[in-house]
Amino acid sequence: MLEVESLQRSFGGVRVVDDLTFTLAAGEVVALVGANGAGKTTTLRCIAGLDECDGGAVLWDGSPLDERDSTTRREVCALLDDTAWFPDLTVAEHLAILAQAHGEEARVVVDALDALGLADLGDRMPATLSSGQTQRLRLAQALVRPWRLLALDEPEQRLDADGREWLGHYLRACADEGRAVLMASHDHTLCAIAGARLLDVERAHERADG
Ligand SMILES: Nc1ncnc2c1ncn2[C@@H]1O[C@H](COP(=O)(O)OP(=O)(O)OP(=O)(O)O)[C@@H](O)[C@H]1O
Repeated sequence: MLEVESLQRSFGGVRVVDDLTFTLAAGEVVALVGANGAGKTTTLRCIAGLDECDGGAVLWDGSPLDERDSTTRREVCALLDDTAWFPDLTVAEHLAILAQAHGEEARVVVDALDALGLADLGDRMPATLSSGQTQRLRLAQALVRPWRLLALDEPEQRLDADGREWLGHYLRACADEGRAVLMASHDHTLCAIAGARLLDVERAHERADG
């Protein structure tokens, strides 16, 4: 499904992603782990096409992943950066637009709000949400649109314990349906609940060197 081959990315001459190679198959959750600054976010951004890699390749179903391709945009859902919300659209309206753009029925919005504990907040403006509620809204985007690969950067951030537990089970259930999840995470409990295969981005390079 996803093949990452010898991915490299440097900033100012410092290589932060160093010959990273791994694959992600349908049914898998892979968690990129490692210390602060190890290169997890950079790796995700290069894979999602939000950042240019200096070398290597990212293949999606055997072809170079092109985030501009309409099929790829439908199949790959990357929730990496802090999302910018429209100031005059409600929580529910944001999700409805996304669902509509992907040809989904309106009821997926109600279901997503329910699942994320946001059912009473659909009429609120995103700017009025707490940080954890905002993170729940960010994650709700994955529930209202199709995807085969979901990329998440530390999705545990700002979630309470119930939210992290829900997320772990949700990711596991998605993988069990044959989808794939790639996330950066510092949360071992989340990784365990999601049944994630851990990939230490620094040691992956050491292993590759033998
Ligand atoms: N745009 C940039 N310009 C310069 N350096 C950058 C840039 N983006 C990231 N870096 C550097 O690259 C290194 C890897 O950063 P990255 O955000 O990928 O780490 P991370 O593993 O996700 O860390 P954390 O666990 O703290 O989120 C860091 O040293 C960071 O300062």
